[in-house]
Amino acid sequence: MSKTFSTSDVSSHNKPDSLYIIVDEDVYDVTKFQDEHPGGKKILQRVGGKDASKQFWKYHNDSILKKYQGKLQVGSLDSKPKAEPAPEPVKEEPKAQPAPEAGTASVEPTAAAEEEVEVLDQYGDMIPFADPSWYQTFPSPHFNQSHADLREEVRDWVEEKIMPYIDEWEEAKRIPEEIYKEVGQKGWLAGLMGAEYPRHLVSNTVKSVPPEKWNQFHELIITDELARVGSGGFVWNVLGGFGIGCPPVLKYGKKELVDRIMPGILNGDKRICLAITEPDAGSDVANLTCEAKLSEDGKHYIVNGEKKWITNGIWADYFTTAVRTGEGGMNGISVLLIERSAGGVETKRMDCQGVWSSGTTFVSFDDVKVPVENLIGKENKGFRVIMTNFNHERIGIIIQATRFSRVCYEESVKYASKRETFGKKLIEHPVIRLKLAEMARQIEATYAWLEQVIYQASHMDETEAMLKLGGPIAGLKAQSTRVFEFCAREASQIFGGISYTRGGRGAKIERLYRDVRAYAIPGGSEEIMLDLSMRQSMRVHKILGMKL
Ligand code: HEM
Repeated sequence: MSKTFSTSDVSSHNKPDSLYIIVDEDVYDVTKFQDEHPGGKKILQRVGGKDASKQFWKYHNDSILKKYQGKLQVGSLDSKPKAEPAPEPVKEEPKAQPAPEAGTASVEPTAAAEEEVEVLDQYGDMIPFADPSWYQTFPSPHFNQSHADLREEVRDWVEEKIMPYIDEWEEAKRIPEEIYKEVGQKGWLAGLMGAEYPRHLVSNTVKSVPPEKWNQFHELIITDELARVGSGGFVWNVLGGFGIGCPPVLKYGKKELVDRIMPGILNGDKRICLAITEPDAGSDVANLTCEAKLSEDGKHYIVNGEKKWITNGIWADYFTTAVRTGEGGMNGISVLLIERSAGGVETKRMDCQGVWSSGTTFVSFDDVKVPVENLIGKENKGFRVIMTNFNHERIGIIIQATRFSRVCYEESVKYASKRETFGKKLIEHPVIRLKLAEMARQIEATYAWLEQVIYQASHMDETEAMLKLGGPIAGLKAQSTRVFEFCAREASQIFGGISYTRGGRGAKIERLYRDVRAYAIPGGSEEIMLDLSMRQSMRVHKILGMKL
């Protein structure tokens, strides 16, 4: 692979029986590949022996190059600069600061401000608004070097292990099992509990952040960076069932149960999901009918009923399940941890519009025997367990939807900066810049509200957060999914036909467009969220002394 070629060496490989091309000063042997090239062999033969960088970047993204590099690259051009050995560390020169535009006020930061805020090195592609501003040298009170290190840890893994394969996995409607295991082994799953890092329950902790430094902004980074893949199916496959099914068990389960099952789940060996929604009870949780009756000897609950749209259900070993143990309405609901190994649990994959690789499932329980020790929280007090869990679940949805909006925006900026129409790059048309600006302003406003809510949640106990943040988080959930829907639509208009077909350059946009409803409906539909945001906030502010 390390062979060096001159351009005239390469130019002699210009026939179908020996076909080389150059992309970014690297040389690729596409002789065997030409027959399987999805864009056809003729197009490759036309650039045989030549520099095809411009044509390559017109039709592909960098994950394609990464995926095929190992297989097809045979060397590099002699003109390509050799990789330099790592330079000796040098004393940091102060960074050049952009000068203010004429006519704007420039305020020097005070000494106190300098002390409080750690400005981190720039990171990522530096496209404005395509990453949160703290990635791009803007100060933030919430993030420090440990967050930057975690960001790099997750992003490197995503770029190498996920991005190049995601289109195939989505079409196959599953993610290889070892990917989920890896997320557990890296200690990331254990960091997603909306609580202190459960060090005592895991064998490995996160490489870049010691457990005692863990906070909810680290949790934000894991979900945000995984969502850069641009696939709700992927994020839900690795975090979906776990992120909502596990916290109730950890927070309200009996110690023996937690000690027995939690290490296997957090280390990625076993899977768990949350089973609340039923064919007849979606957002209206208080009316669920799946029934659990105590056995005569008082040692077991016998569970019968159905659950629908259960993320990860087909692969789950454990089901954190809402059941009816008492009277109708919210005061007769309990939560049970149901183990598949008990028997009587049947799971069937459901075909859905979006999030294909997440394993949306129809679950039936037929006389399943559940030990009373598996009761999560108190009998008939499950509604509270479910409600406290909702804040955490919704924050997860908001993080994902907001990053998906950024992905739509980022892909659009990149595409619009390359594609030419009517003699100009797309981005040079004001009508396209207007679309990008509309996306960016909504993304940034949503992310700022998200940071605020995460900060507040991490400074309140669970009951205070349930009461005071229930309203704002519901409103923000609706905000984030509406922005996502808007960005998916606008990106699709910018990409045109190539985001209407599956695969290729528009793959992320086509997929995310299909995933929108999976964010706008579950976890509380937009309509219920907006109504709740007002009802709950009015109730809380009445207690806080609201004057009308
Ligand atoms: C290392 C060399 C190349 C590799 C590994 C490669 C790989 C691929 C792959 C995997 C696709 C499927 C679409 C996707 O998943 O994004 C594709 C599509 C395509 N490729 Fe290539 N390609 C190479 C070089 C080229 C070159 C040099 C050209 C143009 C001269 C080209 C033109 C196309 C076209 C037109 C499509 C169809 C795009 C669409 O459907 O929108 N490819 N290629």
